[in-house]
Amino acid sequence: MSDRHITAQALTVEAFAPFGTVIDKAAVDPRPMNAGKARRFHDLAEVQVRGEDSRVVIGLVEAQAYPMPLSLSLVERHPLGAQAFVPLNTAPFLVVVCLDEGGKPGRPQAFVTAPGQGISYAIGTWHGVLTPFGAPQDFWVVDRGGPGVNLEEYVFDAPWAIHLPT
Ligand SMILES: NC(=O)N[C@@H](O)C(=O)O
Ligand code: NI
Repeated sequence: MSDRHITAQALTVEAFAPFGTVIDKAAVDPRPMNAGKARRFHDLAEVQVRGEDSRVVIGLVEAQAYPMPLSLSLVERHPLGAQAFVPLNTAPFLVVVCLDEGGKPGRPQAFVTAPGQGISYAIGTWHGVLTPFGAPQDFWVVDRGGPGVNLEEYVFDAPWAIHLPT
């Protein structure tokens, strides 16, 4: 494939570690709670926030599906807080991230989640916007609320074509 074509890989904890956290209950041993009537998969991810009057907020996103291969022209980052997305169903979704190279995003890296997995971008991680494919998908979003500018966008000189794994 040409240099502007990228094939997504299966999401792994190790590969995603430079960018944030994979949210997956399989990563922890559950703790019993409520006299054994429930069990808790504790501390799956941390949502760090920065800045005066910062709050951690929970929202719900109803996201439309994107055609594949994805034409990626823009990535963004949140300098004041992490951002976590957890799907309300078990459909996979596409996650695109970039290392920072002198204040600009480097070559995108793409991952496809396993059923039920979510992700949390670490503070300041370059990422594509939330990208379901195949069908609309709803997500919980946990990120930073409060004053200040928490969004920086970068438009690439040319689009990248992000392909699902074959
Ligand atoms: N804007 C917003 O809440 N979502 C984006 O940050 C995104 O990562 O999709
Ligand atoms: Ni974001």
